[in-house]
Amino acid sequence: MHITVFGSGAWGTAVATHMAFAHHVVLWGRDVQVVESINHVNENPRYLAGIKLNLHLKAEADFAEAARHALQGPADERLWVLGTPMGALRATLQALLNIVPFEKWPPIVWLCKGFEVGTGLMPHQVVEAVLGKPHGGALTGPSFAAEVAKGLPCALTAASACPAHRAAMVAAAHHAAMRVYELDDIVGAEVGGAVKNIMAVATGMCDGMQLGLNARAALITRGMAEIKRLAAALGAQPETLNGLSGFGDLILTCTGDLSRNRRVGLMLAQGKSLEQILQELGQVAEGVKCAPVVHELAARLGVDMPITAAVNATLFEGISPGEGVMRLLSRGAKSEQVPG
Ligand SMILES: NC(=O)C1=CN([C@@H]2O[C@H](COP(=O)(O)OP(=O)(O)OC[C@H]3O[C@@H](n4cnc5c(N)ncnc54)[C@H](O)[C@@H]3O)[C@@H](O)[C@H]2O)C=CC1
Ligand SMILES: O=C(CO)COP(=O)(O)O
Repeated sequence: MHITVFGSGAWGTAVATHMAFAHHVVLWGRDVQVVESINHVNENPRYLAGIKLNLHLKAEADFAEAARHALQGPADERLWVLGTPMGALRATLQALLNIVPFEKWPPIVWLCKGFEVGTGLMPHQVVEAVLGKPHGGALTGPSFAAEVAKGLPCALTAASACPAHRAAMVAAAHHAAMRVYELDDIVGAEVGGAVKNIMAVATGMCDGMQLGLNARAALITRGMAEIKRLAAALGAQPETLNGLSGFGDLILTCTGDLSRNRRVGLMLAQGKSLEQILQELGQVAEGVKCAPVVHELAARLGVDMPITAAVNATLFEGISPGEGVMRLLSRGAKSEQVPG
């Protein structure tokens, strides 16, 4: 296949280096130093320092030139992978539309996890809003970029309502140490991928405050209940949340110290300000952007999401992590029903 990956952050670079083992891949990055470093020393020092990338991976700073690379392949062997954060999805789609008319587009895959700030839309809804019709799908699931870039095993979900686009994602990514499972429930896959980031912030706070392993297990389990309630309200298939994009990514991100979202929670527990934390992190933590959007969406849909509310209040309403915990513990008793 001929594949262009847009976005040379941690995850775009990791996916590109993996795909380059089986396909002709060009990685577009707006940071010229990163592009030169990938081309000259096979490294992305800004986002994946110390990891040697695939020698066949080519980086490109010219957006239109990079986009055209994928269009050079046979018609049914082309793919665009959108590897920028949620906040850049709409602009990236628009930039592509400005240079290639939609009739000539290959299937697309997006890697971002979140809800759009301002609209509350899921990624596939942003795509539909920009293009006027559904197109492509999400490659999602438990996958720390650094591990994928090193070629360690992982299993992902290729979620799309379109069988041909699911097949394109599998053809692009199912090789070497990566297994890719098809899924037709894009809503379930995207809700799981977005809301687990908020739960990872919560679990980071819990662990940072040394509240114990019991508290962590309770938080993750009740976090899953929240995710399932929101997913059901948005029309997901409940069983999707038991899979890689739900349960799998929730476990990984809540417990793995490679998670930027978990690290946000750990640093909040140390009493650092959000500004200081984001500066230290130097990479995207989608849970921070997503928490107020999901909090508002839950209120609008009448979905009870107390952990999300506590995380949001800790991030943006000036309460301490300890007060957030007290808010959760002081709620009245209720039954343990979990959808699906
Ligand atoms: N890092 C990981 O392990 C994984 C990340 N993801 C998701 O992938 C998405 C991207 O994450 P990362 O690559 O880790 O973030 P990152 O912080 O490592 O890199 C973000 C990249 O996007 C670029 N960017 C930001 N705004 C842009 C814009 N307006 N136009 C063009 N480029 C822009 C930045 O220059 C940078 O290269 C996020 O939604 C994240 O949740 C999903 C799975 C794994
Ligand atoms: O989505 C991820 C793993 O699947 C990455 O999580 P973080 O963004 O918290 O690092």
